[in-house]
Order: sequence, then structure tokens, then C-alpha cells
Amino acid sequence: MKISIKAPAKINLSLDVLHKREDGFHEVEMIMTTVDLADRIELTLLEENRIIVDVSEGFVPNDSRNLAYQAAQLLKDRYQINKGVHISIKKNIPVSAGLAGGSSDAAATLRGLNKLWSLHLSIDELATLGAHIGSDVSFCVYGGTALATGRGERIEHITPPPPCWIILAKPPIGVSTAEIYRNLKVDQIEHPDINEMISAINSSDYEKICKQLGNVLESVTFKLYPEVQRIKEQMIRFGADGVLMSGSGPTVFALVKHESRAARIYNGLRGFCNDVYAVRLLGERYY
Ligand SMILES: C[C@](O)(CO)[C@H](O)COP(=O)(O)OP(=O)(O)OC[C@H]1O[C@@H](n2ccc(N)nc2=O)[C@H](O)[C@@H]1O
Ligand SMILES: Nc1ncnc2c1ncn2[C@@H]1O[C@H](COP(=O)(O)OP(=O)(O)OP(=O)(O)O)[C@@H](O)[C@H]1O
Repeated sequence: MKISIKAPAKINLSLDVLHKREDGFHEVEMIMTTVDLADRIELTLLEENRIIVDVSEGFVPNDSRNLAYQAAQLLKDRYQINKGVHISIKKNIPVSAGLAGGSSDAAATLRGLNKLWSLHLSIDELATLGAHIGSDVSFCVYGGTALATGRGERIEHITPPPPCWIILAKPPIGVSTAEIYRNLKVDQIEHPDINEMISAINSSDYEKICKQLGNVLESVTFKLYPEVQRIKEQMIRFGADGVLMSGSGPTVFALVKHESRAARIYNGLRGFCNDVYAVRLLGERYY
């Protein structure tokens, strides 16, 4: 038996940090949504009791460091599964990019194995399990558009934003999320207005959504990696409606209403950046 699943990337339309917690994580408030750039996961049932991972990108680990492997191991341990799985991952989402590629692979593996191993878990149970793998995994289990709080694992669904083009551009560097959080000065944060962003999304007010974009990790990443800021400036210069860094970076995304302008920004950025994508906002839940 074989199951094929899409694992889409996420972007953060808003990312605020409230404070640093006792456990070392940061308490966040984020608006997250999915975009139409996805890895493809194929799960094949193995009668022998083992997990095998194949990844299309040579530098992504294919052992227990892979988040999809960890998702399978977690289910095996929890529910005493004696069967195995072969996980084949076709990477389309750039790695260490702030787009939750690994988290989405783990989430897709949880959803797929729920069927392949006939576990009959609810989507909420899968999302709760996902939080053991990483802060972004719970959101990725549902997809869609959500307010994420806690360390990112508490999910409240909201209505999807109006459709538009998303141009993603990633400079040729990988950013460590831990490093960015470590360099954040929590007492010097200028907080984005999450409630105003939610109200903009609820009223499908595209211009207001563009105006309310905000990510408190942006200035930290810009300071450490100035090329990320340069990409943002280029996107603004090419006429994007709104521009923001996703997660801890280094990917920067632009919101663009008109196709002709999206094409202009895409072509302009291709001149000096290899990893550029023009995709649609997904925004709708899988479940
Ligand atoms: C920046 C975001 O991508 C925004 O969506 C996420 O907050 C990061 O999610 P993630 O990659 O799944 O992060 P995790 O694997 O859970 O954590 C990586 C590291 O980031 C830091 N971290 C992460 C999330 C959080 N709320 N506070 C933190 O301080 C911790 O040092 C942690 O060790
Ligand atoms: N299935 C996977 N796909 C990509 N990277 C993976 C995977 N499993 C483990 N990793 C490791 O996880 C690290 C981060 O990869 P990932 O692409 O998920 O980062 P990210 O997009 O910045 O995530 P986030 O936005 O959640 O912080 C890399 O060091 C990578 O080697």
C-alpha cells in the first residue's frame, strides 16, 4: 500500500514575541498561512519493523535527524506499531529557509501514517503529537490560516486571506532559528498589531493586510545577514504591495495582486537570486 501527500510551505504574515519563557522557548503570537509550494511525500507500507527515509536533496539527513523520520518514530513508540514505512521525500521547499519545510514533511507523515497504519487518530490528536517534533508542526498538520500562540503549537483557525500572488526569494544562506531567537532583545521589540491583522483578514481587506505585515525577528536576521534586507528592498522597489521576511528567515515574501506585476518582480529578482518562486496563496485547511 502506498500513499502520496503534499506538504506545503508556510509563511508568517505576522510574528510577534511576547517574552522568553522559563523553558528557553519564546511565547509567540503569529498569523500563519500556507502557500502553493510543496514537498511531495510518498509513504509505502513495510511489513518489516523499520523506518527508511529517502530524500531528493543530498544534504538533508535521511536518518533519525529527519523530521519525517521523527514523526514515524513518535507514532511507532506511542501506539506500539510493529509494521514499518518507507518515506520518500521530494524536496521542493528550500531548506533552512523559514518556510517550515521539515515541519511540513513531519506533519504530512503524521497525516499519512494515520491512514497507512490505520490509527484512527483525530486531526487534533495528530496536531498535539506534532508539537513534540517542533513548534511549527502542529500548524502544518492542519494547514490553512491560523493564529498560533504558546511556542507556536496552540492553533486557532481563522478565515483565509483574499487570494493573491506570493513571490518568495531566498538568498543562498541557511538561517538557524535558534540563533535568531538567541539574538532577539525582548525588551526592545516593536510589536506588530496582531488584532488589526486578524481584522484585516476577516474583512478580506487586502491593502490593510499588506500594511499590517510585521515580524519582530526581521531586524535580528537583517543585522546578521544584510543580504536578506537587500532582497526586501529590491522587492519594494519592483513594486510589491507588501513585503516581509518569513519566520526566522532568510526567505522574504512579497504579496502581489496583479499577475503582470508578479511576473515583473519574479523576473527582476531572478537576476541576482537563484531561489525565486511565484506561487499562489493557499490559505484553506486540508481538514
Ligand atoms: C520562527 C518560526 O518558524 C515561526 O513560524 C518558528 O517559531 C520556529 O519553529 P521550528 O523551526 O519548528 O522551531 P523548533 O524546532 O521548535 O525550535 C528551534 C529553536 O528555536 C527556538 N525557539 C523556537 C520557537 C519558539 N517559540 N521559541 C524559541 O525560542 C528555540 O531555541 C528552539 O530550540
Ligand atoms: N524533512 C526535512 N526537510 C528539510 N530539512 C530537514 C528535514 N528533516 C530535518 N531537517 C533539518 O532541519 C533543519 C531546518 O530545516 P527546515 O527546512 O525545516 O527549516 P525552516 O524552513 O527554517 O523551518 P522553520 O520555518 O520551521 O523554522 C535543517 O538543518 C535540516 O537539515
